[in-house]
Amino acid sequence: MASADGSSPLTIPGGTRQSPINIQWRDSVYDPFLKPLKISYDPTTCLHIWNNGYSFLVEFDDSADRSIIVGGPLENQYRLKQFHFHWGAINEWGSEHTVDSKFYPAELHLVHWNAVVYPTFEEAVMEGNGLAVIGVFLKLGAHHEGLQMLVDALPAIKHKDAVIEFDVFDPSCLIPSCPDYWTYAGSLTTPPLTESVTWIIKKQPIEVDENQLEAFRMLLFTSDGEEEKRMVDNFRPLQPLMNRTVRSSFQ
Ligand SMILES: NS(=O)(=O)c1ccc2o/c(=N\O)[nH]c2c1
Ligand SMILES: [Zn+2]
Repeated sequence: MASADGSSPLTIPGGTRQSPINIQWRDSVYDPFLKPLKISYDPTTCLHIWNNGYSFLVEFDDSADRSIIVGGPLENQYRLKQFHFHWGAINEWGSEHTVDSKFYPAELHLVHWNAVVYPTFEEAVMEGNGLAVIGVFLKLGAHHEGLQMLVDALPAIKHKDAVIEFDVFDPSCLIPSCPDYWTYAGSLTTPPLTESVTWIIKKQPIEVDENQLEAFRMLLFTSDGEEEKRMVDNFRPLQPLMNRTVRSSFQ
């Protein structure tokens, strides 16, 4: 649906740092001052897994600095709040970011907020340095043991607003061992689309198998009792790079 000026409602009027973007490898600039990203998650901060009608997310207790990231391009430490995924109806597409215009079948987002500077996540969402999201590409390949724990929970949250308790989970198992990443200043990729995200996109994908991707695709956008709509293609279209440089932590 386009508005009078032909823009789609999913563009922020006046937006200059929207996400996702295509990462053109050869245009990224190596920054030797980028530090390694330090990730310290406490698996017992895991609370529940739920279907929010757009994706499925695993939420964490972010009332203290127990699951945090620090370093990389970040000035402060950021607290883990939730992680979720974006995926396609088929393996040819599904990720939000692309690398040299290549889509991956899915993309993981680990969402953190700057609790050093802002009192709540809601306030951090509105600020340029409020959020830090780690993006991890999923590619078709070997079975992923750590992901299987999430996949086993999906039938119980098939419908929008379904939630189940999820006691212990360490999301570090979903992050590739290779330290290399790209980073750029961007936005949320779903409403409110605010330009508050320092994106940290891992260069190395994780491998998952076909059954695991199919499990994502059996989730529903719709609530129990409504006409079923499969939860697929929940990724935002690519946004213009405009006046931004993507930096790499590697040469
Ligand atoms: N998809 S995304 O950019 O990682 C992302 C992360 C956290 C978010 O919170 C949101 N509303 O409160 N949208 C949203 C998108
Ligand atoms: Zn996301």
